[in-house]
Amino acid sequence: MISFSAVHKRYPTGYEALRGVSFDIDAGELVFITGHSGAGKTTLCKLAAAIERPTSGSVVVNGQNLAALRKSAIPYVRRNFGLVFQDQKLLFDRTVLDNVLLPLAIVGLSPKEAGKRARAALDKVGLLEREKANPIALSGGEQQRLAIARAVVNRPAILLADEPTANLDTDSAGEVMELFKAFHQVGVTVILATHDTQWVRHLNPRVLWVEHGQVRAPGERPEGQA
Ligand SMILES: Nc1ncnc2c1ncn2[C@@H]1O[C@H](COP(=O)(O)OP(=O)(O)OP(=O)(O)O)[C@@H](O)[C@H]1O
Repeated sequence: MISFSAVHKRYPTGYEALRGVSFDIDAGELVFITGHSGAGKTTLCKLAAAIERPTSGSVVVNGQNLAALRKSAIPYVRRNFGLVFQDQKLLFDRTVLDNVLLPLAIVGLSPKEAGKRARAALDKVGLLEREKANPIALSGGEQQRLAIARAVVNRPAILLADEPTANLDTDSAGEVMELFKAFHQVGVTVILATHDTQWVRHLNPRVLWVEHGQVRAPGERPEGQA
């Protein structure tokens, strides 16, 4: 489903954030991308979702090589993904429901069908009763669950989240992790970049450990590092 092969990413500053990364993720997997700050986790997520392009090597998603993709084809590749990224802010001048309706506007559903789908997504994340609220009135954990509802409302095959539990207390982080687990259990491919290795034992994901721009093979991770 996702295949990185000898991927290098050098930013315009000259910094090489990924240095020869190769791995495959199959449909239906639950994968944690972990590693220290600055290791390259976010860069890896951005390459998978065609937000950044590799400097060399190939990134293949559902049979399409993103490195060779025309710009005009990128929105179609993105439809495979529900993204929960820190720079994708909620709209605080709209209601909770409006935030989830927004991604549906581009797929041309009738208002009735869109409303039904958006409410179903809010129900899944436990926020249906808050549909008329302004997101500013939600707790940090609820805001993150709203971001997840917005990410899944188009029923993506892949849910890709970058540090989804950053800034959350343990209880809220647990609720968010439970949601990812639930989406994985219904067949969604779930990929999380996270420092939060305490959830590894709980969710039992496959772990890709990123270190200095390289993915370590299982067992290569130095003991005691998180
Ligand atoms: N747009 C950019 N231009 C230049 N350098 C960048 C850019 N984005 C990231 N980097 C650098 O690439 C390296 C990897 O960054 P990345 O954000 O992928 O790491 P990370 O593992 O996600 O870190 P964190 O856990 O702190 O978010 C860092 O040294 C970072 O400063």
